[in-house]
Amino acid sequence: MELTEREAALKSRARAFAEAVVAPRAAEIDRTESYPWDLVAALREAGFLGMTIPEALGGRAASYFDAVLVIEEMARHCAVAGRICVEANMGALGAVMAYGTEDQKRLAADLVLGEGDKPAICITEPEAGSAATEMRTRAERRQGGWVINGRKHWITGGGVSKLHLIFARAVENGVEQGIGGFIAVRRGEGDPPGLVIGPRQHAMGVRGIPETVVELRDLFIPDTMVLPSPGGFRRGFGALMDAYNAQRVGAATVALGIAAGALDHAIAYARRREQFGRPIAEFQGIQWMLADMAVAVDAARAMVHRAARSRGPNGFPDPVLAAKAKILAAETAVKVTNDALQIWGSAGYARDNPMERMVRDARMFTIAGGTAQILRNLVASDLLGMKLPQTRDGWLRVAERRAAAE
Ligand SMILES: CC(C)(COP(=O)(O)OP(=O)(O)OC[C@H]1O[C@@H](n2cnc3c(N)ncnc32)[C@H](O)[C@@H]1OP(=O)(O)O)[C@@H](O)C(=O)NCCC(=O)NCCSC(=O)CCS(=O)O
Ligand SMILES: Cc1cc2nc3c(=O)[nH]c(=O)nc-3n(C[C@H](O)[C@H](O)[C@H](O)COP(=O)(O)OP(=O)(O)OC[C@H]3O[C@@H](n4cnc5c(N)ncnc54)[C@H](O)[C@@H]3O)c2cc1C
Repeated sequence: MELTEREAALKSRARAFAEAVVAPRAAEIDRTESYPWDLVAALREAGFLGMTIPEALGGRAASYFDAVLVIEEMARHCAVAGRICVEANMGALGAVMAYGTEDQKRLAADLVLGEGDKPAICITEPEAGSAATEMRTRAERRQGGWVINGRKHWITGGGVSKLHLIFARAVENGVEQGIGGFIAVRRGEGDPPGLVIGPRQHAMGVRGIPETVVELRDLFIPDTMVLPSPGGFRRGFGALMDAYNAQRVGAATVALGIAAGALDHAIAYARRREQFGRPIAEFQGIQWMLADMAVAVDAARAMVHRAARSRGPNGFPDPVLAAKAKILAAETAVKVTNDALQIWGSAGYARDNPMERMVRDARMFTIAGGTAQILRNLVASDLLGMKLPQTRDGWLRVAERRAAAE
């Protein structure tokens, strides 16, 4: 897909920034496992955080496609920088920009554009991963707001993010209303009371962003901080997932960037490494590996671009295209980074080599943001034109509903 002149200019500005500012920091961020506040400041200064925020709120009104162009360039060198750009342009931020009140949008815009915040999206729980709709976190109606109790885990940015979009079951007078999004802004330990950052979950890759448990202990959310998604709580989860499709495209782009970066390293090494008195690039076994890697990366990029440019029924990227893009990009990243490491031989296996980091970084994308299996369910459901319930009694309930309708 051709880029317009403006898009090509944005991509090359992002590339120059990534080469000069991001690449030199990547290894150190991984080694120290610490959140790169210096990079956050530089990314914010360069206008790459909050670029999708409307101009009226201080952003650039950039499209998700624009964001994708930037994210790939960052992730080519550093997956952490790529993921920060995803969460500061998509995910929770996208949901607030689409559904939020004017005050909520202003708050989110000020946090991201002014403070370089990377919002956190709090969906997953220890007993509700793929089966996210089985979450147990409850928001109980109280005077003037809601009180949330529950435990989330694997929350990206736990302890560094300020804005938290918390998914919880809304319960009023003991009756469940559906799943909603509740906004909390963390200013530090104990602020607000009840938003407790739990233990860090030490991860295999993308180590510069903390993944943590987030405990919600009688966290009070005023009515003004409930995200008023269309359809109310009854359609709350679906509406939040509509917005979440953008983050799936973002995650696919980080995977794509890692794969593209690994391919660059593999080509460079194949040209300079000599064995048997000749560059290893002269061996057909290596040439065909490189060719297959390039085919896979180009295919993933085409799919990611198609998804990023798409518009589903509710204005966000199309759910099926987002799922297809993430499946392909994530699996491509796993394969291509491993093949790139293979081309580097023992040097690639060394810890002070970027290949080892890229293999680890690539691994998360078939898991986080909807596993490759769950996303295949979504694609299959679309192909077959059937809802595909995954619970044991799911088909029975479908049959009962059909019988009742006849
Ligand atoms: C959706 C699932 C949780 C399966 O659960 P259910 O079988 O109970 O749900 P469904 O009936 O299929 O869906 C409920 C509701 O949501 C709508 N929906 C579902 N998926 C989408 C979508 N992609 N886009 C738009 N709408 C969607 C569906 O139509 C229903 O709507 P109505 O109620 O009928 O109106 C499960 O399939 C699933 O997706 N699990 C993965 C959970 C997940 O992605 N978690 C991500 C956590 S955040 C994260 O990992 C961040 C990492 S990174 O930075 O990316
Ligand atoms: C690095 C990282 C960052 C993350 N960041 C966040 C975040 O910021 N916010 C957040 O809310 N969550 C986050 N998550 C959590 C992530 O969304 C979940 O890990 C993911 O949804 C899968 O849930 P699970 O790990 O509990 O796996 P499970 O759901 O327990 O799945 C285990 C295995 O069973 C398979 N499986 C499950 N159900 C089915 C089915 N119906 N059909 C076929 N196979 C199935 C899965 O594909 C998987 O292979 C993150 C995870 C990681 C690893």
